[in-house]
Amino acid sequence: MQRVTPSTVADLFDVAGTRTLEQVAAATLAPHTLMQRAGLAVARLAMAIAPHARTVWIACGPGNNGGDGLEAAAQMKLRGFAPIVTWLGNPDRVPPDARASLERARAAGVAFAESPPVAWDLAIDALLGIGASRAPDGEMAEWLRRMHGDTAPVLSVDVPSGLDADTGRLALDRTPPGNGHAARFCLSLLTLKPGLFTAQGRDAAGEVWLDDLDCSASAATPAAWLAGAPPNRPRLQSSHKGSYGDVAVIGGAPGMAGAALLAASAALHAGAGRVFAALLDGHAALDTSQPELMLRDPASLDLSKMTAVAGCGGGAAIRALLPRVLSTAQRAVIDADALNAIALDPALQTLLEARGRRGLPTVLTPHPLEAARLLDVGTSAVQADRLSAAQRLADRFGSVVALKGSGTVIAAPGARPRINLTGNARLASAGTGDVLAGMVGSALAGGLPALEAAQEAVWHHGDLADHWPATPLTASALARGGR
Ligand SMILES: NC(=O)C1=CN([C@@H]2O[C@H](COP(=O)(O)OP(=O)(O)OC[C@H]3O[C@@H](n4cnc5c(N)ncnc54)[C@H](O)[C@@H]3O)[C@@H](O)[C@H]2O)[C@@H](O)CC1
Ligand SMILES: Nc1ncnc2c1ncn2[C@@H]1O[C@H](COP(=O)(O)OP(=O)(O)O)[C@@H](O)[C@H]1O
Ligand SMILES: [K+]
Repeated sequence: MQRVTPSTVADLFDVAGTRTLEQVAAATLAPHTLMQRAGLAVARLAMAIAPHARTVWIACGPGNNGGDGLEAAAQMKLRGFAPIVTWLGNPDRVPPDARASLERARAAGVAFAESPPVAWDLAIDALLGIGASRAPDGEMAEWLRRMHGDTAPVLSVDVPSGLDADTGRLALDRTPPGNGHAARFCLSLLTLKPGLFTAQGRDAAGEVWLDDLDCSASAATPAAWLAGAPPNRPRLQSSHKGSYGDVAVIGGAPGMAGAALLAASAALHAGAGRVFAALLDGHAALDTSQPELMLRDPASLDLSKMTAVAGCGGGAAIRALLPRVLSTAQRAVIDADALNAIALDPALQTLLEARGRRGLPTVLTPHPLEAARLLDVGTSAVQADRLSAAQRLADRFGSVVALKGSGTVIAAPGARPRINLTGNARLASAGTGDVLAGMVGSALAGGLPALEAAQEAVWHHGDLADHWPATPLTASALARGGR
């Protein structure tokens, strides 16, 4: 059993891939073996989470996810715990593996109840797994609300019930009205699923563990992966500022100079050799706290040897500069208003596509609304399947895409998408996206390929937030690397 952390490197399998692996494994094993392994793993993690639990409520659903819960109940009972099972199954329609576990739970003397206990020290959600076919309702929804509204920890078996394992979309009526005090754990079985790590998945799952049930994952193709921490990149003693490239931040229309200066500051502190701030507001004052930044007229820059970071605070004015950026920048990060301008203008879309065909490294850093505009869909459609939205954008524009938000998805043409696990809701504050754009620009300017540049910058950006001291997180301090 393995705990997943932001540094974990692991393949993610969607429901179809997981089903394939389950069938391949089951074909070589004695009947019910997988469920017995799954139930034992659940029991072990449950006992580790709440070693002194007096009451353990195990809510079991009608299928094999419920079977895992029944098996865990039997295992816990045999080890001196007192699980109380509420089971929504029908004895006439229970699948064979779950039936075997039902019988083992009964034989072990597990207590079955019609309704949840009045209080519990640990709740185990074994209601629905990867077989969920609709949103939980009725008694099942009510039980989920109760367990998530309580202060006792919740352990979800395989996936939190009602969470789409492929996309991280949570069925609406499962959202608990609770006070949010419950610590959440999820033991993913056989495989890790992408939905645990993006969209609403991270909140729903909490701390994720994997038990592969001693099965190989070689018979299926992963849908995505967790790329873990980037390597250390020590600087050569003989390097000089030219080794780390030039970044030109083009943005900061009147009233929005701050966004461009944040990106420029972030690029500087992330290690770019030289950083030029090409502000669209010709009257913006020099940032005297950052004398290393060089102010330039955007028109004066030769972008053919530079990394352009375009769009931060760009307003409508960025549009006029984009043809030059897209056609001439050696490397480019396209953010914020530059993305909005491209979404509105087919000619700019053509130029961006052409950049991709020419193999010029380009990273797009949309948040979900910007991605929705580029794809001409609503934000909810993007959030409903973040992996596919990021991949579609990457394929369409021949660019690397970092679709921001909880569980940032990084996609590139012809590559399997990655999900980044650093970062937290402290980043939900104005300007942190500008900082990310500057960090990506610095990584590109230092010579990393676009995919690595995006992934490493996203990782570091989130990692800074994860190790932030007990002071408010501001974008300007984030740009300075937390200093
Ligand atoms: N078969 C096995 O040996 C193994 C099964 N595993 C477990 O089995 C799970 C998959 O089992 P299933 O395919 O039976 O699927 P689930 O147990 O996830 O759910 C399917 C059952 O729930 C019903 N259902 C679906 N949505 C519902 C809703 N909203 N409200 C009420 N009922 C609903 C279905 O009609 C069906 O009876 C995995 O997630 C995992 O927990 C793992 O233990 C691996 C081994
Ligand atoms: N809840 C969250 N969990 C993890 N990262 C988050 C969360 N909310 C925001 N972020 C990150 O913060 C940054 C915000 O970017 P963006 O939406 O462009 O903000 P802004 O336009 O204010 O700079 C992105 O990197 C995003 O991934
Ligand atoms: K579950």
